[in-house]
Order: sequence, then structure tokens, then C-alpha cells
Amino acid sequence: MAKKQFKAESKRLLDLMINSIYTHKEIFLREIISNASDAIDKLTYKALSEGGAALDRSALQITLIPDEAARTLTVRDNGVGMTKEELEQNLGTIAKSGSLQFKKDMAQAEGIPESDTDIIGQFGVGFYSAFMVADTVTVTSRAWGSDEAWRWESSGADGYTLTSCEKADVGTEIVMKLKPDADEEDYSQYLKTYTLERLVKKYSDYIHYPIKMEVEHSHEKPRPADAGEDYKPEYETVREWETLNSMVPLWQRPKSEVKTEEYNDFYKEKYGDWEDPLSVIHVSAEGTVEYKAMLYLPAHAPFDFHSREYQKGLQLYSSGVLIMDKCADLLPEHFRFVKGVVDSQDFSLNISREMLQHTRQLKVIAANLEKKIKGELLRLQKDEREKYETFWKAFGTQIKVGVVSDYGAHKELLQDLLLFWSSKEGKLVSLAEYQARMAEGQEFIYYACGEDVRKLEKLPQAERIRDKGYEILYLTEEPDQFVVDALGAMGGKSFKSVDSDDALPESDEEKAEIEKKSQENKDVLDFVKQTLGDRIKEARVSKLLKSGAVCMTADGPITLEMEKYFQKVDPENARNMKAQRVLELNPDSGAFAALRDAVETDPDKAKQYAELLYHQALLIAGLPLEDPAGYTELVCALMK
Ligand SMILES: Nc1ncnc2c1ncn2[C@@H]1O[C@H](COP(=O)(O)OP(=O)(O)OP(=O)(O)O)[C@@H](O)[C@H]1O
Repeated sequence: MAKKQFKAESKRLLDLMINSIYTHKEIFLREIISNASDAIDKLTYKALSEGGAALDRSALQITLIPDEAARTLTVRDNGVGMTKEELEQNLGTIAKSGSLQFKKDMAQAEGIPESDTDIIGQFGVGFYSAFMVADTVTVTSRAWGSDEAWRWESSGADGYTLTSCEKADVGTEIVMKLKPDADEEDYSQYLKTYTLERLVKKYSDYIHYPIKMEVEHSHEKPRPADAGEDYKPEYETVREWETLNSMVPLWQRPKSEVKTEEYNDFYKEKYGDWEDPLSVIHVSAEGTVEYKAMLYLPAHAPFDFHSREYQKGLQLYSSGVLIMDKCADLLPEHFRFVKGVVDSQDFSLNISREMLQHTRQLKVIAANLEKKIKGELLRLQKDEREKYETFWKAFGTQIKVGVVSDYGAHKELLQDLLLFWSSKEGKLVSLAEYQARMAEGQEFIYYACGEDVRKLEKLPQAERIRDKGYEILYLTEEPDQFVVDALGAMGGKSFKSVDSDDALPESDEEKAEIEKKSQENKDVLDFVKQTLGDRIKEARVSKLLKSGAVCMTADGPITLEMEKYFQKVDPENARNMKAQRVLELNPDSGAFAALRDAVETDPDKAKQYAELLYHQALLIAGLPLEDPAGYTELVCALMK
């Protein structure tokens, strides 16, 4: 039988396993059992959703069979099984969820040293971990709904064989032929029932199907009726099937009895993450709808989070039976990063997906969970700021998008979770923190939009506001402008861009002063407008600038930041989404004096100056120059 070759990355992982010097090889059992449990979950799920013969739930189980003579450990399940194609696909290639490249990339991104043993240590490595302890692995499987059975066998990285075989029942059997003992490694221990019992208790206790093994027990023989005074009890050894795990899922246990480590191990195992979650929300709700929920806030976005492949949702169980793998209706879009399970006996096992969506219970649970998630996030924000900032870095954009989406329907809920960079504190602050610090007489919540904090700190139009001692929020992400627009106001104070005309209240004298300067410089302003034509709506004397000579602002509903955003996401149609630009000039600046002189004495030069100031304003605003080469020529010409 010709050997088939593994796909390249599978071969690498396999090599890693075979040559592993990793000290926790025992985790292979956890991985194999976890796959078996998933397979039974899938079967119950399929039986529910696809109908067919009724499933005998009481028979669902995982069996361990150690055989010291043959030196094999067998793990058997009566789960969904695999077809020939699935055997090839799933075991010949690394499953998508466990892509080695991804794990490596993330390891590098997170600065985790990328030595092979570390990779094994950090991640759930799945099926191939069997090769840490076994020379040969044989998988015999019959898929649900199929009469055929297939055997997949491999003795290592040189390939695998796939042959047709007989198997009476649906499910999978994995036979691991253990490696010979070596000085540093005792593989025979995995044939001992007490080691296996210990490992199941340690890693797989919560698996909600029985993990059974035949165990030897010593029993006292019945006392014979004629036993005399000097009778000594006699013992016999009997072999009995025993369930090794308590089967109580973690979420069914009281919170006080679950250790953080258990929560974290469950998370990492179940969701294939190498990093502990930031937080666990364990809910046991009683009342109109009774349910248990265990939700996790991940510390980083999964690799496919921003792709179409990512599906939000929580696993939904009814009395320990999985009825839906990713129940999207349990999580609002803005909390789509949350992972976890919900278990409620209020759902019928046979409920269809469509029916489920409309049940009142589901809506009640979803609404409660939304509150719990928000509550936990606020708690982190208040008590564990570092963790919250980690969360914010990973999922802040999601929250911002949540504020803006559905016409701002969720803004009340989400606004407390927002963080923005503070000009005063030099760090991220919440809006509540900003408001608590607002100065006497400060009417607005000030913000400035731009590419990055360093540039915003130098923004000429922010100078006057900073001088007043007012804090400015620096908004550097794409959705930010839309977020403040959607919020409009908070706690009775509206948001105000530092480059708004009315950013600072003016006294009558100040108003009169600006009016006077505008009149005095009317000819210069008209000249600039004429020179720049349609590129600007107006040239005006600035109320915003203090020491700077020029800046660009916008009139009308579209701000410069919005223009930039549209340009980026939809350049085709962005032409219609242009802000009406206003060139603001500071008549007290040296540059303006030079312009004024030139208007009077050398109009050609004045035109060049007007162009120069316009381009500078574009640069400061982070807007693209329409004609960079022309601008460079202009600067060179003026230097002559
Ligand atoms: N006992 C089993 N019954 C049915 N299918 C199985 C069984 N064991 C493994 N598989 C299939 O093989 C695939 C690969 O398993 P593997 O453990 O390598 O990866 P995974 O479980 O998908 O991901 P990870 O372990 O990284 O979370 C599984 O996704 C599953 O489809």
C-alpha cells in the first residue's frame, strides 16, 4: 500500500511531536479525549438537526483501553466518526483551527521564543500530540450515516496509509503503540490504570461524557456461612468498568469551587488560545429564565477576528447537551469577541435553529449577558486598568464601531467603555474621567482628530484651548470622528472639535476685534480666495490660531477627518464626500505680513505665498497634496 505524504506544515508539526523533548507529554491524552468529546458533541448535534434515528444518549461515552502485553493504549468514542475524505483532510493536514503557521506567527508577534518545545508548551497541539508518546498511531473510524469504515495509520513523518476496513459501530478508535521506554522517559506509565485515572482527573474531569476504563478492584469475598471465629477475610481481584471523570462541566460548578487555573485551562483548551483570558464571567442565574453561563474575555483578537470567517457566538447547551455550536443571537455584535458557553434546561433539545431565535428565553439571556459583559468591562476599567487597556488595544475598535452602528442605538450602553488619549494625562482616559476633571466654566468636551498623538500635540489650532488649561482628547482612529458625532454630548456637555469656529466662547470685544481684523485685511483675504479658487470655500481671519500662521478647517457637515476616512475606504465615491475647506490665517503672524506686503507690491509673489500657505495647511491637516511636485518647485522658486 503506497504511503501518502503529509502536507508540509503537518509534517513539520509531526516532526516536532516525534522528536519532542517536551516534559509534559502526558497532555496527549487530554488532546485525544477532547477530540473524542467534540466528536460526540457533533454527533448529538447532527442527530438533533438532521433528524434520523433517535440517539441513545445514555450510551455516549469515551473508553480507554490500556493493553500492557501489546503495549498499546486505545481511546474509543462513539461520536460522529470520520469518512475517508475526512480522515485524509483532518489527519493528513493540520486542521485549520490549529494551523502551525498561525501559531508561529503569533508566537513571533507576541515575542514568545519560538523554540519548538515552547510551541508545544504554549498551544493545544491536537491529534498529532499522540506522536509524542507513540511510534505508530492507528485511527479506525466509521462516520455517522455511512456503512464504510476506514483505517488511517502512520508511523511518523514519512507518511500515512489509508485502507478500507470493518467497524461494527459508528465512531472512532485510536490505537497508540507506545514508544519503548528510555532513560529519560517512562512511556509504560501510560499503560497503567492509575496513571490514566490521574490524568483524566487532572485534565479531562469536566468532559460531559463518561470516560470509562476497566479498573481492577480488590473485593472482599462473601463470608462463608460456616466461617468460624478464626475466619480471615479473603479478597479477590475483579475488573470493573469505572467512570473516571466527574462529568460536571465547569460552568455547572459553584464559582467558589473553581480555581482560576481551571477556568483558564478550559479556555485555552477549548478555544485554542495560548494566552490566559483577561477575565471570566461565571453566571448562575435563577428566576424567570434559569441558566448557567461561563464567558471569557480574550486577551487578544483571534487571528481570523477581522476576517469573514470569524463567527461570533456562544455554545448553547441544554442540560449538558450541545444544541448549538455558535449561537450568534446570544451575543450582540459589539461584544462579538466574547467566547463561552450557556447552559439552560429551559430549551428543548429538539428546538430548531429558526425557532430558537424567536424564543423569549434566548432574548432574556442575551440581554442579561450583555449587561454582565459590560459590568465586567467596567470593573476591569476601574480596578484592573492594565488589563482593561489590553482589552482596549485588542477590541476597542469593535466598541467604537458599536457606538456608531444601528444609528447609535447602543451608544448609551457603550459610551462608558470608551477610552481616548488625553492631552493632559498623556494616557488613555475614559469620558467619565475627563468630565470629572473639567475646568470651571468649561463648556465643551474638546477633541482633535488626526493621525497620531505626536502630530496632534503640535496642532496650531489646539494651542489656545490648551492654554486655557482645557483637556483635549486626541482621536487617532478611523471611526473616532463618527463616534463623537454619534455621541453628540455626554453628561450635558457636547463634544467640540478644537477647530470649530465656536470652540471657545468669545466676548463681545473679541468678536469685534476679529471683525475689525477681517475688514482691515479684506483685500488680502479676497486675493487668497481668488488665487486658490474652488479649492477653498473661504479664506478667513482665524479665531483659532495663536502663534501658528495658517490652518485648514471645514465648513458644513463633512469634516476633514470624514473626508480622509471616505477617501480611504471608498476612494471611488469619495469625490462627492469632500469637506468644504476653509483656509484660516493669522493676521498677526510674520507670514501674513509678508503676504500683505506682496499683495501690495508684487502680486505674482503674493500668489506664490497664497499657494504656499494653502499647501502648508494641507500638510498640517494630514491631507494629501494635490500636486507635490508643483509644491516642491514652488518652494525652490521662492528660495531663489
Ligand atoms: N475522535 C475523533 N472523531 C472525529 N473526528 C476527529 C477525532 N479526532 C480528531 N478528529 C478530527 O480531526 C481534526 C483535527 O484534530 P486536531 O486535534 O489536530 O485539531 P483540532 O481539534 O481541530 O484543533 P486543536 O486541537 O488545535 O484545537 C478535528 O478537527 C476533527 O475534525
